[in-house]
Amino acid sequence: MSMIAAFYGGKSILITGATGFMGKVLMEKLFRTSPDLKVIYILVRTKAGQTTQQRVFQILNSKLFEKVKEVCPNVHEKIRAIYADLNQNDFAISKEDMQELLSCTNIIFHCAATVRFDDPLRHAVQLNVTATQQLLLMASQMPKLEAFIHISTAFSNCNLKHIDEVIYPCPVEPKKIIDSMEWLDDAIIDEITPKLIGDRPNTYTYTKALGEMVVQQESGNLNIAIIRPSIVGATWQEPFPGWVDNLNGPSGLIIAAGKGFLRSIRATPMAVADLIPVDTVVNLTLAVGWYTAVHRPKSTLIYHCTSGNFNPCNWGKMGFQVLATFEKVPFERAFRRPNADFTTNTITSQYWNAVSHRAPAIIYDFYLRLTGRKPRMTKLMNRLLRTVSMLEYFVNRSWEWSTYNTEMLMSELSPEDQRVFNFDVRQLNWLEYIENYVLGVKKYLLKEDMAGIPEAKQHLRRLRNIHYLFNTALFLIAWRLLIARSQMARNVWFFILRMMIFYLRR
Ligand SMILES: CCCCCCCCCCCCCCCCCCCCCC(=O)SCCNC(=O)CCNC(=O)[C@H](O)C(C)(C)COP(=O)(O)OP(=O)(O)OC[C@H]1O[C@@H](n2cnc3c(N)ncnc32)[C@H](O)[C@@H]1OP(=O)(O)O
Ligand SMILES: NC(=O)C1=CN([C@@H]2O[C@H](COP(=O)(O)OP(=O)(O)OC[C@H]3O[C@@H](n4cnc5c(N)ncnc54)[C@H](OP(=O)(O)O)[C@@H]3O)[C@@H](O)[C@H]2O)C=CC1
Repeated sequence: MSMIAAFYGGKSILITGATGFMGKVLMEKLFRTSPDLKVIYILVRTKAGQTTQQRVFQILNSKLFEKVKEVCPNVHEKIRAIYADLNQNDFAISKEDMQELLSCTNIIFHCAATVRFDDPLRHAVQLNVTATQQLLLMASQMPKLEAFIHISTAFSNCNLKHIDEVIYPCPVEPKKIIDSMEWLDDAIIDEITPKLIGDRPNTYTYTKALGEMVVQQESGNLNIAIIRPSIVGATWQEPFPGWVDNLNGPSGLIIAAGKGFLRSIRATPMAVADLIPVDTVVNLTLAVGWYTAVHRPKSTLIYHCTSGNFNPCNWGKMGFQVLATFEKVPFERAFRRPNADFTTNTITSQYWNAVSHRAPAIIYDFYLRLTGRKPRMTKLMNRLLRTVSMLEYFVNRSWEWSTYNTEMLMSELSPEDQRVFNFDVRQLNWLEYIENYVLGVKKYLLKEDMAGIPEAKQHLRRLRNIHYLFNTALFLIAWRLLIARSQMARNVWFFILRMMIFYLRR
């Protein structure tokens, strides 16, 4: 019997960010392994014209929850969606709902965040810092609370090369930052943002670091733990391999490369690709929830959920396997044949951006205009290049994260728990994982049918022929121009022709 699964039985659990990538997998696993849990409260806002109930309905009816419905048929009754907006005071939660949350909650998993790299500082602070502070205040009023688990990121201190399981202070206190956001206007905030974030690459990593400081400062008597995952990718094993539902991290770039838009990226092939499957993060999170509540460590423990020091894979190997998988399972209606490459040099990278990205987009837009359609490729390409430039920081560096706490926790688990809540990435086979990841992107993100693979392959063959034809035409034009101007070029040309005729006659 799994001790962790048994621990969550009968519990009332509060999850923020349950509609997000990680939140959904966390809910799924909880319901599947502890179907006898009492209730999961989720804080949900309305979005894209959908009510909170409609959003929950959509999640429960997705492929991800198919197994849950077999194990826990009354899952609908066990989810309590509470309308909340983490940008508002008291999260805009009604009095009755707040009362219920305060009096019943046993465990909190705080996953909500803005993960956009380019969010204005004010918004990133509101969600990643102020909302965390408010949630801690709520937690301090919960008499039955056993553990508060905060999800941070392994990159909150990406300005360092070696990162320990400790909270590193930021030069300006989070309280001062929160206060200043109240009276500074947007223009001034934009001006001081680069100075505040210092040697971090974006507002996301900076505000996640501030969020950790808030957790440390406001922890009071709470029983808290922080989890720092690295780059979270598709599921490894559970509930099935390859599930992914958003474009963050590598997923968007896999699509861009598979559709032939992305042909080159400035990345260091030997740098460690510290990817971690989302189900591994969720297993560790649930194990940490159990450990924190049952063993009540004296201080706030931080757990690095990373792969690099256990089972490293580099970007070169990952890129190679992604491309190899495109050969077997190509994406439909590709713009060009997938053939992406890594370059480490900024000048080469700019050259490829001009030749392999911008030029084909301009040519295609010209063709669209000629055929009376609206040009769109240049805009799309500019967006893609902007995204790539934001991710470049993370694919040109390697970090070392110490993992004493994570290893300690692994050794505390019973063999059954080590199996059910497996977070040992030493067992991960990267080649198999990446292949399933690409397949998952095709199935769950692009919603492409496997039956369309022969047609996709046929389309790629057509693209290859067009490519050869285009190159041959280009070569002939260039050569013709050269021949017209140089006697030497003419001599070489006739020599080659004579040789060809000679060999053909033999
Ligand atoms: C041999 C070569 C082989 C090559 C093979 C190639 C593949 C193999 C290896 C590749 C190396 C991987 C490196 C990963 C490193 C990750 C490091 C993460 C580290 C930190 C981890 C964390 O701790 S935290 C989670 C990460 N946090 C994000 O990762 C958010 C990023 N993101 C944004 O910060 C915003 O997204 C940003 C970008 C501002 C745009 O902002 P924006 O306003 O221009 O665009 P929007 O987001 O509004 O989206 C507008 C339209 O772009 C679509 N789209 C959005 N993202 C997209 C995306 N990534 N790729 C494509 N398309 C995307 C979207 O679907 C919309 O499409 P539509 O318009 O049709 O609806
Ligand atoms: N994905 C990754 O690679 C990594 C993620 N992390 C951390 O993991 C956690 C989860 O990330 P992930 O699931 O990928 O992120 P997602 O962007 O998929 O999910 C974010 C969640 O936060 C919710 N949220 C955002 N703003 C509000 C708001 N104002 N009110 C209520 N809810 C809100 C979103 O709700 P809605 O659906 O309404 O938008 C969504 O449920 C985050 O803390 C992130 O920092 C750490 C390392 C890597």
